[in-house]
Amino acid sequence: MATIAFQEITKLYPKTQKPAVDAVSFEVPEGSTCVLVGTSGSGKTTLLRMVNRLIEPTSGAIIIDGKDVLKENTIQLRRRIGYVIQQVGLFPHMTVGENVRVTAEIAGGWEKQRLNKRVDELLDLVGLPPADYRKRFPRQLSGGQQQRVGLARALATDPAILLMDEPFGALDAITRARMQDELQRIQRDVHKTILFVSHDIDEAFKLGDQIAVMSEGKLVQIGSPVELLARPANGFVSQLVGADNTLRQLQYLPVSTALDNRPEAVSSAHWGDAATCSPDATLLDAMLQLLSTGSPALTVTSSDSTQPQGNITLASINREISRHRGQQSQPNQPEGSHA
Ligand SMILES: Nc1ncnc2c1ncn2[C@@H]1O[C@H](COP(=O)(O)OP(=O)(O)OP(=O)(O)O)[C@@H](O)[C@H]1O
Repeated sequence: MATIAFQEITKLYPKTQKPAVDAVSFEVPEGSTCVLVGTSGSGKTTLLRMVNRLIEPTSGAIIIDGKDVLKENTIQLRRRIGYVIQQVGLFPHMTVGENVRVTAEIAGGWEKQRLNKRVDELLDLVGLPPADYRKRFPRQLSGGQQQRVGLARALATDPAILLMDEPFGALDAITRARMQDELQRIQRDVHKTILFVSHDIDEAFKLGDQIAVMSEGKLVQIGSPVELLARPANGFVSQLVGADNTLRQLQYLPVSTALDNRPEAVSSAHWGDAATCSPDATLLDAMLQLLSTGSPALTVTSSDSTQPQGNITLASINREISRHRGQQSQPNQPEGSHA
């Protein structure tokens, strides 16, 4: 596993006036997923490709587990970093097995027998049963299946880091959602440090432990999906993450944001367990529980405490959502930003 630390990283392309990435600093903690979002041309791909040095930074540093990537041998560096892009780029004349094997071989150290087993393990991991898929050619696969092979190949060297640039961008909505689920499942097993570029804010919310918002080469805000939704740094972030999107607020904001602690708040004591919920429940969970049980309120209590944190009611949920709507109607655009 590995932490990626960007320190004042900057890229000024030759013959351009303005840096594509401008003194960006943040950290992706090991084993976590950070999704880069932002307007087109905001520098996401440039930032990503500086990690494996497909693009050389102009200044600043990228530190992986204490080592500056600029001081590393690029071949060794790229073995430690898997890279998945939208155009999967499988070798068309090689079978699926050979495509994965060729990358596993680069990692070295595998005996032939072990190498074949490793290829099968990787195909299994990405949901392509080897008996069915090992001998197929890329043209005999759907777009989603090709993307799975791309992921197997990126994982073949067992890298600590995965860079993923719009990997599911070319897939239809249903296949895309399935691939996102698969990535989450795989990540629960492999715990890679993932830097992921996306244009799709729902994808960012689903996959990101952190979301980094970029605009015109600068990092505007980084935080968890809930932090961005609850406290967008400015009108640009608010608009980009859809902080005024009621369904998204209900889906992601925890009940702790909408507690009603007034003494006159409705007591739900006589509703028993049906009227309790955990502080991690979302506003949507709470709303559905309130509607399905008919209880006037839910008592929010964590599992390790008998002391209630407060009550939640349909009215307190509504107040929280209206408060966000109020904030959103007073946008505060950063200078020079565009949505
Ligand atoms: N090789 C290059 N030479 C000069 N300028 C470049 C080069 N590659 C990218 N740029 C510029 O750098 C800026 C950032 O580009 P980049 O591809 O990193 O943005 P992005 O956020 O990934 O965009 P998109 O979402 O459209 O893929 C853009 O203004 C782009 O025109």
